[in-house]
Amino acid sequence: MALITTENITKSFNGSQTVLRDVSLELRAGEVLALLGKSGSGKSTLLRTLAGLVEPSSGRVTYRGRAIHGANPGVGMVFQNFALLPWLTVLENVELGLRARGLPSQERRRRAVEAIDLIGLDGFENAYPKELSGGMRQRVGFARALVLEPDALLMDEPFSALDVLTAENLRGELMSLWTSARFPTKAICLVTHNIEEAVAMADRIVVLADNPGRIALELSVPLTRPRVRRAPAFTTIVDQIYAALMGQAAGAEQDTPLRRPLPPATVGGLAGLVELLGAQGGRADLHSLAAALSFEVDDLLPLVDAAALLGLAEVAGAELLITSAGEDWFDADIPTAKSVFARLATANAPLVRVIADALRTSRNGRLRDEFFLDLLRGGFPEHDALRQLATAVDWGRYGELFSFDAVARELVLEE
Ligand SMILES: Nc1ncnc2c1ncn2[C@@H]1O[C@H](COP(=O)(O)OP(=O)(O)OP(=O)(O)O)[C@@H](O)[C@H]1O
Repeated sequence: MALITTENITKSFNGSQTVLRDVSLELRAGEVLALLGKSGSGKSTLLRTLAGLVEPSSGRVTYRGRAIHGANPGVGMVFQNFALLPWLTVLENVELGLRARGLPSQERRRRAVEAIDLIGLDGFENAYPKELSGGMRQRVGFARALVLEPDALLMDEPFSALDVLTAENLRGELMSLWTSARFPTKAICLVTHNIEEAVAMADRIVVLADNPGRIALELSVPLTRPRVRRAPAFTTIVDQIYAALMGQAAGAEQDTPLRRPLPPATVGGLAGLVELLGAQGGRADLHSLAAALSFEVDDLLPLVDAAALLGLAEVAGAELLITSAGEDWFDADIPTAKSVFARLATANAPLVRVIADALRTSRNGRLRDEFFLDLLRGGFPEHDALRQLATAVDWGRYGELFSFDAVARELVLEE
């Protein structure tokens, strides 16, 4: 049974950039659903839409078949940064949601103590958040959501602020509670950028593509619990998702700075990646590459996307292969490497090409950064526009195509 649905929802903030386009999704009773995607693909926005905290620009959201306007009464939320009130004790933090529902104080206390026990915080009722470790704080976050006994538990990167061991421990405990009869909610929806976390926890994974956020892939995870990360069936699913996420980069068709944004990778990061690939004989499994670097997928993807966009490497399934251009760059002396990079960036990175062309046709080979930022603001929010320009300047400067005069705030053509 569908508990919460979104029907063809689209969302743009302030009428500008489209963050979600035509997303239809169901959260069903009995399932753990993971929303997976790169940073900025709209995962949090989609989750907040399910919670009724964000109103879609078009389309509708229903809870048990009824359209919702405003906060969804059937959900409890857990946030990445715990979102606890520091001046309240654990017990008071957990009771807070019940207070809003107008429950009598004895009933509030009974239910809060029960939720605190369930999540393993027994004995910490009177502690303040600052006295607790990160893992314990997030347990309070869980207790505060579960005490409401909501139909659905919505979690926005709940483990990503915790260290690796604490996160793994809490994930394991949450999943064993979920499979026990004691768990008070009927469904879980988890936002994550961590592929292994999604495969470890979810029954169904929806992968979002970015620019604008839309559903790129949906797959079910037919593995029994508890799940073993090293099992071949587990890694096969992880690899499948890696390949799908990488495929998105290769699929970008239109060649303009707004349609084909530059992945936020520095030349230094690219050189590191290509060097590592070279050292591994020119090909590497993305899954083990991420593991070898102790990277999360979010950290690795911009580098891989940038290497693929520039033509330094190719993604084939879940593998990254160095191209002959990548080898030329890697093997060359510095001046040759710079000119190889300049050629690749001009051919394959639309923003770099547009800047170089504009500077060539300008009166004195100089143009104010505001000129390019204005163009970029037509397609990106401020932060992303700045990041696009910074990436282009980094690439253009290394390739000796143009530089940036920070005093005059002008881009300057290199001769
Ligand atoms: N309230 C808002 N006002 C304007 N833009 C917003 C707002 N909330 C989100 N955005 C924009 O929407 C896009 C998607 O953001 P969202 O947080 O949903 O993505 P995400 O996939 O969860 O990313 P991350 O993993 O980095 O949190 C981003 O470009 C972000 O800048």
